[in-house]
Amino acid sequence: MDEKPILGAESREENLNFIRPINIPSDTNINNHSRSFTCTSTSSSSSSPPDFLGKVQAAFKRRRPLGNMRSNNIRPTRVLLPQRGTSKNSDVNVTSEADTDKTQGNDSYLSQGVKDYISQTKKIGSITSEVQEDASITPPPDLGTIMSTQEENHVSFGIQDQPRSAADCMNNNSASLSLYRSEQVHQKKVSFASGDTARAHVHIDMHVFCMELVDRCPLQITNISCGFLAFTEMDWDVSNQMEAATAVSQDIKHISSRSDVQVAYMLAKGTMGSQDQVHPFRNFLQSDSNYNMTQSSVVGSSCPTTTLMNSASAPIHNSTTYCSYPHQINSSNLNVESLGELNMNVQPATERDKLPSSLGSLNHSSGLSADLDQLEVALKASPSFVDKDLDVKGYKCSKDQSLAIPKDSETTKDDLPPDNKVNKEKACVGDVTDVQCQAPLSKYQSSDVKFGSSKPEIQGKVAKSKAAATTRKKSYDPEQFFKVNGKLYQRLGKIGSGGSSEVYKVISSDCKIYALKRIKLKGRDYATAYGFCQEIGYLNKLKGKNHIIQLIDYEVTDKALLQEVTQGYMSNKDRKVSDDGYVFMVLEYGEIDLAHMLSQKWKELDDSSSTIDENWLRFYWQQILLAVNTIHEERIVHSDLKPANFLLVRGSLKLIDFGIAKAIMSDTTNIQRDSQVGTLSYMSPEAFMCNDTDADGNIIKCGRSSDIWSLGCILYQMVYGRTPFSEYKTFWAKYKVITDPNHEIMFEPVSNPWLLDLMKKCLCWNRHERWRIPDLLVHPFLVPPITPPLSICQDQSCKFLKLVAESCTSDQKALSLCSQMQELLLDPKPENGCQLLLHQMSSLCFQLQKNIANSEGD
Ligand SMILES: Nc1ncnc2c1ncn2[C@@H]1O[C@H](COP(=O)(O)OP(=O)(O)OP(=O)(O)O)[C@@H](O)[C@H]1O
Repeated sequence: MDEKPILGAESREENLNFIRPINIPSDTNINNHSRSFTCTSTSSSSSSPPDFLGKVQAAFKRRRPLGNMRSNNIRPTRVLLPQRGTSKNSDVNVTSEADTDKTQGNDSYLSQGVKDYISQTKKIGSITSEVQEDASITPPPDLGTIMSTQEENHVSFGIQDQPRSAADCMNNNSASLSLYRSEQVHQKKVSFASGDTARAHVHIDMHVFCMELVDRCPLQITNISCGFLAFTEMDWDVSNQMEAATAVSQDIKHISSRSDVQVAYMLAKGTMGSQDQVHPFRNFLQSDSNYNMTQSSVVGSSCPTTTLMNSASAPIHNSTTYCSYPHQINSSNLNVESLGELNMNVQPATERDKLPSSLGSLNHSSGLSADLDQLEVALKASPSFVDKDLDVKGYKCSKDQSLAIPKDSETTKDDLPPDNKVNKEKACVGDVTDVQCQAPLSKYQSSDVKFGSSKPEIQGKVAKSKAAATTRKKSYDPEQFFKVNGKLYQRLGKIGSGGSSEVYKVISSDCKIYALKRIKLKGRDYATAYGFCQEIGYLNKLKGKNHIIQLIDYEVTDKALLQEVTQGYMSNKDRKVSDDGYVFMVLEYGEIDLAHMLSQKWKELDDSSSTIDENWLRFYWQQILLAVNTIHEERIVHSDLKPANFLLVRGSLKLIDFGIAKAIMSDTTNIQRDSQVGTLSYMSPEAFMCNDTDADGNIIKCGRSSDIWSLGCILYQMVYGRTPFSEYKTFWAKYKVITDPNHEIMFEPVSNPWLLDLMKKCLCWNRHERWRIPDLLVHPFLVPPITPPLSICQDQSCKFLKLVAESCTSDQKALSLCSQMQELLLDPKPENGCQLLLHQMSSLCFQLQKNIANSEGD
């Protein structure tokens, strides 16, 4: 529907991932979802999450001393966690029933519902039975660790340097979940502390944490919640604890107030699966706040290396899970050249996908949505994931991959604890300066290793790996976020694209929705790039104007170019923009454009076989005129007016896309163009013939009147549902007919003659005859002449008849006619023979006129 400007823009894309209402698909078995985020058991009686949440919340509400519930209530929950010695031989750490029972003594503060829940979970077959043989995967020894590796976009099974209490964590504003498992410091083996009760308790811990979070960070909650909604609605899989926790903490509130199954679904949805986006999102949400996440435990002191459990080249949407593994870094096998082999460990896609999501679930076991079934599946699928002794032999370290300490993160080498430094240095053997070991994922994965990879394959993998490493080195995922002047905007979907630009729907850290236009400048010379940047200038000039889309922020990444744009002149036209040159424009977001509105309107009209509503037409036509009037008053010619460039923002149409707009020099009314520009169907004859000479030898120029022609085409399309030259399909056919002064545009009849007149006033071939906007704004179609009400007409007519009757008092016939006329005026009825009466009256008047003339002559 949307036609592109001939300069190469493409039409609006329909792939926008609008935030969807959170509907539970009809075919969705909520119980299944529930299963995924409760400690599912074969027992059907387990509490559904909303139930459970309600109970937990109720429990905590009841137990919570006013003002300060945390210190009393959080701590007991921690002891419920599997206690593991920090001994070196703690390979297997399974929470025993005895442990569980012991801990239950501390459950006194829990409601019966929670206890029920816990007891139900006991019945669940422990997945650890499969795990115990080798070792067990430790759920994040310190969830703070997991969260604090935010710049990595990974969930790291790191180990916290310093045990931290919940209070410490909170006081540090780390908001981390390091209230868990601080006792696991120095844990060397990857072990999975499990036991269903433990899991259940971890759930409970999570809720407590959530409540804690709500209490401690009340100001953050709105944002976090909003962000989380965005998360879930964007199909984000939130599996990280922090996000889950914060979101859950808020959503617990929602649940309590709304008892809304959808919320539960949202939570389930939001807390399953991929974790990659989570870290950046936390940063993102907090980027504008003072709520700084402490980057405390990127790598634990005793666990200098973060071992990549998943391929670095895994798709962004897959979680990449790190597992702290101290001794691996000491492997002498650091072989940068064999980087390609890193990816030999990549699991087959399905398995790879399973693993992270399971790990997500694993982490969720500490959160609301532990998906133990999923975990179990994953563990089965990747048995060696739980290898107690992940063999690093044969696995190589990437030169480019960081030691889970992104360069541009706030954590510098100097910030690291001494152990970290040491270990990092250890890692930097030879010319390897920034090393991350990739550990074998699993035996399963190992079996997939193709040792005979060809060189191109390896190179490809190296490139991918490098790209992934680059991504990780940024503190945000560039696939998911845009950074404009240091502010992060999370991508929600693509709205449209042009020849060189792409427009995305984004959400800012303060949860506002914007459109972000990204213009790629790579490879362009400065002259062209400068042209692109001019749109910024126009939008700046039009700031605060009602009918113009507002520019919120912008960034030109090529600073030399920006300087030239700012200065307003170009010193070096031939210079090429740097490779990563972009223009970012953060714009007010428009809900729908006029093109889409029109197509919807016409669909409705076609369905109902009615005609366009004139008032609808008037309203939007006036808005269009006001928008264009604004720029014309600012001496700007848009040159690409078309329905797609008018966006509906909070009920008003606003003009966008000043990409080819031109300023009118102060000494002229026209603009100078190097080439034809615009979108064919809306281009004026002079735009087609721009810079040609006319019959008088004058150079044909464009000006405001060219925009008026375009407006005429838009109005025509609003009235008839198609543009005036739509039947001419090719460029040349259009060119021929539009530039022909003798071509007559077809106007089908319309009920309001003023409407016809209006279209003709805009579509005059001769640009000098076209009306200007101030005139169009008062055209009778928009401002219809006022006809006096019938009563006034009747009054006047009666007075007139009285005068006539007085003039012919001696003529009985005339007097009778006057009285009949008066009756007709007061009660007009066609069956009263009004035609005949009118005729007789007209004759009488004629006769009276003659008499008057005669008497005057006498
Ligand atoms: N602020 C915005 N809010 C919502 N959507 C927008 C916004 N800006 C642009 N778009 C959408 O993106 C599309 C392309 O944007 P824009 O017109 O600015 O880019 P372009 O590259 O000049 O494309 P073209 O010239 O083909 O229209 C628009 O048609 C519109 O649908």
